[in-house]
Amino acid sequence: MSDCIIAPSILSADFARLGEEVDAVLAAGADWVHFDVMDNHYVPNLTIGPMVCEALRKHGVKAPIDVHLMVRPVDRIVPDFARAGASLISFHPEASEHVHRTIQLIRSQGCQAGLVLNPATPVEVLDWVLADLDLVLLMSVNPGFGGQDFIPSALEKLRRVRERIDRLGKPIRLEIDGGVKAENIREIAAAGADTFVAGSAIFKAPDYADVISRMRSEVAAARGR
Ligand SMILES: O=C(CO)[C@H](O)[C@H](O)COP(=O)(O)O
Repeated sequence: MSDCIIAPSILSADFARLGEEVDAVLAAGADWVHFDVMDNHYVPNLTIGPMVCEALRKHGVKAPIDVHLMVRPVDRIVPDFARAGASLISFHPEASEHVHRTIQLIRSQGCQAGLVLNPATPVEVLDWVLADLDLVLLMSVNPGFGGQDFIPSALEKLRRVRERIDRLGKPIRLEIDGGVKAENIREIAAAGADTFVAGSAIFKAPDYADVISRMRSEVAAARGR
C-alpha cells in the first residue's frame, strides 16, 4: 500500500475549466481526485453532485475519485455516486442514521467506504466500525470551505488513529483534509497520515507539478527516505 497518496481537492479548482484542471493535476503527478460534495444543510456551502462525477468519467478521468460527502441524509445519494463512477465514498457519522448500515451500503455498491471525523468528533466513533472501513478521513478544518488554516490538534488525533489502525493490522488508509501544504505536510506525515488532500495549496499554486513534487519530498523526508 502506497504511503503517500496526493489527492487534490477540486473545491479549489477553476470550475469553469474542471476537466482541464483535473487533467492538469493528474499530469502533474496527483494520485486521486478529491471530490467535495456539500449540501447547504449539513455544511454551509453548496457544491457538486453525481452528474459532475459522471462528467469527469466521461471526460476520460481514470484515476480514483475520492468522494467526500458533506450531506445529510447520506444513504439516498450513495447509489447515485456509485453509478457516476466514484471509487471511494466517505461520509460523516453525524449525518447518518445508522453508520454501520451506510458503510455496508457503500460497499454493496462496489465502492470503498470511508468515515470522516470532524475536528471535534472523538476517535471513539471508530470503535465498532474501524475493521469495516477502507479509509478514515480526519478533518483538520471545519468542513464547508477551502483555504482555512490547519487545526494543530489534528496531529495528536492522527497519532491516535494511526495507533488504532496499526493495532488492527488492516490496510486502512488514513487521510487528512484541510490546510495541508508543502510547508506542514512533513509533520502531518510523521503523525501518521498516508493520504493527503490539498485544495488551495495545489490549485492556487502557479506550478502544480512543482508543489506536488515538493509535497512528496516532504513526506519522504518524514519517512526518513
Ligand atoms: O473538505 C474540504 C472542506 O470542507 C476541503 O477538501 C478542504 O478544506 C481542502 O481545502 P484546503 O486544502 O484549501 O484547506
